[in-house]
Amino acid sequence: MFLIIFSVISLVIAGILFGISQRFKYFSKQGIPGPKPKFFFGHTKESFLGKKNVIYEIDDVYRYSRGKYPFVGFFTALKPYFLVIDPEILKKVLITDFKVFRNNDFSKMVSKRRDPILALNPFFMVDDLWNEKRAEMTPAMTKNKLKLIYPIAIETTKKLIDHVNEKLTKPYDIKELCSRYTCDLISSCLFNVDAHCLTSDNPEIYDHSRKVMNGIIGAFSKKCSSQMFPPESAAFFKRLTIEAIRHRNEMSFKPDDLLDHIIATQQKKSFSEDDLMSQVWTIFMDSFETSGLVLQYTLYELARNQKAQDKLREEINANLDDEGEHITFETIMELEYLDQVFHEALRLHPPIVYTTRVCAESFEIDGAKGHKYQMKKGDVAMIPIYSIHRDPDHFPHPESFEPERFDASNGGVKAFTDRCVLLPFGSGGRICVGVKLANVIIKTAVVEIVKNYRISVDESVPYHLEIGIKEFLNVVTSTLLINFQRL
Ligand code: HEM
Repeated sequence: MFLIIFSVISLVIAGILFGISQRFKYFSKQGIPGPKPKFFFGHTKESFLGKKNVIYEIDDVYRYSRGKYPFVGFFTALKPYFLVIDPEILKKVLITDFKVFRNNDFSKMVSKRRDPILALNPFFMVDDLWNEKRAEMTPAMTKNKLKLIYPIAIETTKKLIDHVNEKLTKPYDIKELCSRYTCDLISSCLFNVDAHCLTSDNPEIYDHSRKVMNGIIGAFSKKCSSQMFPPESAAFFKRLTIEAIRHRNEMSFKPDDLLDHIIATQQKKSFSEDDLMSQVWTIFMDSFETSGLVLQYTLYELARNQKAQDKLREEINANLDDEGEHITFETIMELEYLDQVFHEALRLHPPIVYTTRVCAESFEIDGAKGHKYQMKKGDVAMIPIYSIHRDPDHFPHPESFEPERFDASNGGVKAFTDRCVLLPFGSGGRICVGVKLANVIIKTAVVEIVKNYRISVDESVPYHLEIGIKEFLNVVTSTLLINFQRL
């Protein structure tokens, strides 16, 4: 009996080991190049063992392969990815052959049953339902609606300045500062309330937002579909939304803003409660964390690079309105150097470090030396945004902060996004819905801070920043302490 059990167990184990070894031949069997994967771990042993963030292992393989291959085979544990390196292939996957590659593979991370609200965020959706949700959201981002956000952003920056003024005596953690600012601003726009993130120590909205973000980060780092949205936070945001809508319906003058768009879509499409909450929460969540991070890194880079800070201050001061106080919405969106600074910070610190696209049908892909390969239905292309942004072939001296690289004489920012080497917002049919909103949120705060303070990095902050081991977004381990000197 013992011998039978032992033989069965041995056979099962041998079968599993054989299955794993076959799995790792997925690319080599097709002659697709790439560094040899380690048994069981693939190319992500260190992140699997909790020693570093997965992006550094993706980056190692990217560096090994760049200049040699247009794409390589890459395994995160047992899952195979086509790691794309050549911008021409990126362009095909993201833009020209979008029909074949319209889905990403993040949808599997969210359970519709456990997180119905998150599952309706276009980022986590696929196929026609994704198309429908995205089409509902896009009209919320028109120039007129964004223009209405600008005065709210200016009001919020006043609170930001008051908040900083109280803390002038010692260096300040800008991560906290920036996410409190974005939380306050978006709460005013969506819920028509003062969230008191910049005026109170423990504001309720901020606490619930952090709880949800921690749930999402936790689920992504464990790479499993666990519940992300704590029920008490879901209930809190539902109450807030219902109250905002009730209040708006009572108003005689209804501004053509984000909330108005959400109410109009709800009425037109007879939204369920989950649909309504998902619209609100998509805008809230996608703005809150990513924009907070980019604002933080833009300020950090300006604090490290005094010449760039001076040059930006000169541009700002030269474009103030007649009262010498603010810059108009139209002007702020056209400030060239501000835009270069913004994109250079996004290049060095993209909040989303990679994205993916799932191949929907057999697709021919060009390899090195004229070889052609076939991607199959279900194969996944990985777009390593972080690595592309630090590739010296695309960006000379990639580690240094040089906004001038986006100067009009080099074709401006557009030349780099067109070549698919600058992808902080992704590209093609799935490009970030909130690009313009992010511009308003971040640029307004950068202008007010640079106008009012000289900022410098505290000497306790290390020069090299490390993304946290378990982070899904680009969140570094160091506390970014900044000195603010009133001008
Ligand atoms: C600086 C801030 C932001 C950055 C860097 C950023 C970046 C990105 C990236 C890289 C993607 C994936 C694109 C792809 O796979 O090609 C994305 C998707 C998305 N973003 Fe943003 N984002 C930002 C702010 C926002 C804001 C403010 C909103 C608010 C509406 C937003 C809403 C979305 C949505 C809905 C998607 C999913 C698009 C789709 O799959 O169709 N983002 N974002």
